Amino acid sequence: MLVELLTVLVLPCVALLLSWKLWTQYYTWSDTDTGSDLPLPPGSMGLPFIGETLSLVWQGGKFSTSRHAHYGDVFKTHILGRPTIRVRGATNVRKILLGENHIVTSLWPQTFRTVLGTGNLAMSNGEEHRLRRKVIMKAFNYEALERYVPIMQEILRESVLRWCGAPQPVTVWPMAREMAFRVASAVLVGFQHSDEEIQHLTFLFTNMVKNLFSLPVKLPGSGLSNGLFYREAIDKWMMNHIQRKKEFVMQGGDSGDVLSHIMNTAKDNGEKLSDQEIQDTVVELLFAGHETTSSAATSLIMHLALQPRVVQKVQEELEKHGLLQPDQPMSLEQVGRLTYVGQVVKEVLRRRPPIGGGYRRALKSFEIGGFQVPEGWAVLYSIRDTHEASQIFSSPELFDPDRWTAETSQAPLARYDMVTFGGGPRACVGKEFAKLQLKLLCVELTRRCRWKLTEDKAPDMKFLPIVYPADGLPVIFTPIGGKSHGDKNKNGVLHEKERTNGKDSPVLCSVSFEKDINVAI
Ligand code: HEM
Repeated sequence: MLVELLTVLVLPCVALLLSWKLWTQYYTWSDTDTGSDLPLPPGSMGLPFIGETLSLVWQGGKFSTSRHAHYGDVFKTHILGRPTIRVRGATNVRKILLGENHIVTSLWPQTFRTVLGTGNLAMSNGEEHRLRRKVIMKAFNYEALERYVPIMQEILRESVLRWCGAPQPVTVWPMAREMAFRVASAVLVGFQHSDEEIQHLTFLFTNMVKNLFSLPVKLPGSGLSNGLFYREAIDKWMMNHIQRKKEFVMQGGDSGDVLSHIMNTAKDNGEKLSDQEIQDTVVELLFAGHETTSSAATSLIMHLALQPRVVQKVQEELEKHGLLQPDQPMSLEQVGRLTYVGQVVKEVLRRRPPIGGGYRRALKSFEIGGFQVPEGWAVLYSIRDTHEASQIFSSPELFDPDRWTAETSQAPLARYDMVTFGGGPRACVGKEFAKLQLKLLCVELTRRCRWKLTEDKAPDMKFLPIVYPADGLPVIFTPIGGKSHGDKNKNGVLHEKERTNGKDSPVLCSVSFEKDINVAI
C-alpha cells in the first residue's frame, strides 16, 4: 500500500521537482561565462521547455512589470523558446540599442521569424540590414512625407466623417485598425482595396499577429500553426496585387509608394528581389505600418476624450494658425508648426507606447546592470517599463502634454528615457510617418467632432501583442454643431457656427475611398 502510494503520488512530484531544478541549473552550468565573476540576473526559468511563456501570454503587460518590481531593472526568464534577459531603464536600454553588431544583434523569436518571414528589414542583419535600411529611409524623407500628406489626410477625413455620422457608439479599436490599414495600404504598398477587402485583411492580420507570441512548436492548433495559416491566407490575397506591381515597375512605373521605391531601387541597382522578399516586405510594411499606429490612434482618442481641456487647447492652436475650418488641406510645413499638437502626440506615445519591447541576441557575454548576459541568450529591452520607471518624468502616470513645452522639456536628457520607437541603428524607420499620421488625425478629429467614451473612465488596457483597450473603446462621436446620437457630450469644444462661420458642416459619409486615392496602381 505504502509502495503504491509512493509510486503514484510522491515519485512524480520528485521527478517534476528534479527536472525543474535541472532545467534551472542547466543554463547556469552550460551558458555562463566562466571567465566572468558576474552573477546571472535574478529571475526564474519557469517550467522545463515551456519556461515562463504561458505566464507571459496570460499576464500580458503585468508579466514584465511585476518581475521588474520584484527583481529590479534586470531579470532573467525563459520565454518563447529561449533563455532571455529583460532590461529596463535609460542606461541599460541605451547599452542594448547602441550595442547593435558589437554586443548584440537583432533576433526576433523563432515564431516571429517563421510567420513574418526573414526577407524583410527587421529580420535582416549586418551589411544586408544596413543596405536595406538605407533604401527604405529614403522613402520616409521630408519630400516623400510631403507627398503622403494629402493621401493620408483624405483617408483620415473619410474615417472621421464615418465615425461622426454613425448613429450608435463606434468601437474605436477595430475602426482605427481599418483606418491605419487603409493608410498603410495606399501609402506604403500602393494597393487599393474595397471596404470588404480591408475588413477581411485586417481580420487576417489581427489573427496572424495574435499568434506571434507563442512557442515555436508546429502542432495542429498551436500558435505557430495558426500564425502560418493566416500568413498563407494573406500571401494568397496579395499575390495578384504583387504580380501587377511587378509588371508595372518592370515597365518603368513608379506609383510613389514605399514598395515602388524599394522595387525601383533594386531594379536600378541591377538586383533582383525574389518573390519571397517582396511578399515579406509587403507583410512587414502593412504589419508594422498599421498595428502600431492604430494602437496609438486609439490611445489618442481615449486620452483626448478624458481631457476636454487638451481638446480645447488643440482647437485654440488650430484657430491661431487659421486651420480650424474642416476640409482645409494642410501641408507638412503647416503640420510642423502645430507645436501643441506635436506635444499631444508625443505624450500619447510616452504614456501608451504600442510595443512593449525589442528583441536582441547576445553576440558575446557582456555586463549589464552588474549582471552577466551569457552569449547566445535573448535580450529584451522594455519600452513601457522604461517610461514608467523613469525619474525624468514627474508623475509619469499622468497624461500631460504640457510636460513637453519648450520651457519644461527635458528632451535631450530624456533620449533613452523615452524609447517608443527604439533607437540606434535599428530605430523605427516609420517613426516620422507614424507621428505625422497621428498629428493629422488629431487635427481632423478636433476640428470636426466632439466625442466621449460611453463609460466616463479609462478602460482596462491589454498589452499583448500590442497595447489596446480591453473593451475596444466604445465612443459616441457627434459632428460639431450636429445632434448627438447618444448621450449629451461634455467635451468643452467650440460650437459649429464658431467653426464654420455660420455654414453647415457637411457630413460626407458617402465619400468613395477608391475614387479619391490615386497613388495605387
Ligand atoms: C506608433 C507607431 C510605431 C511604433 C510605436 C513603432 C515602434 C518601433 C520600434 C520600437 C522599433 C524598433 C524595434 C527594435 O528595436 O528592434 C521599430 C522598428 C521598425 N519599424 Fe516601427 N513603429 C511604428 C510605426 C511604424 C511604421 C508606420 C512603419 C512603416 C514602415 C514601421 C516600420 C518599422 C520597421 C521596418 C522597423 C525595423 C527597423 C530595423 O530593424 O531597422 N514602424 N518600430
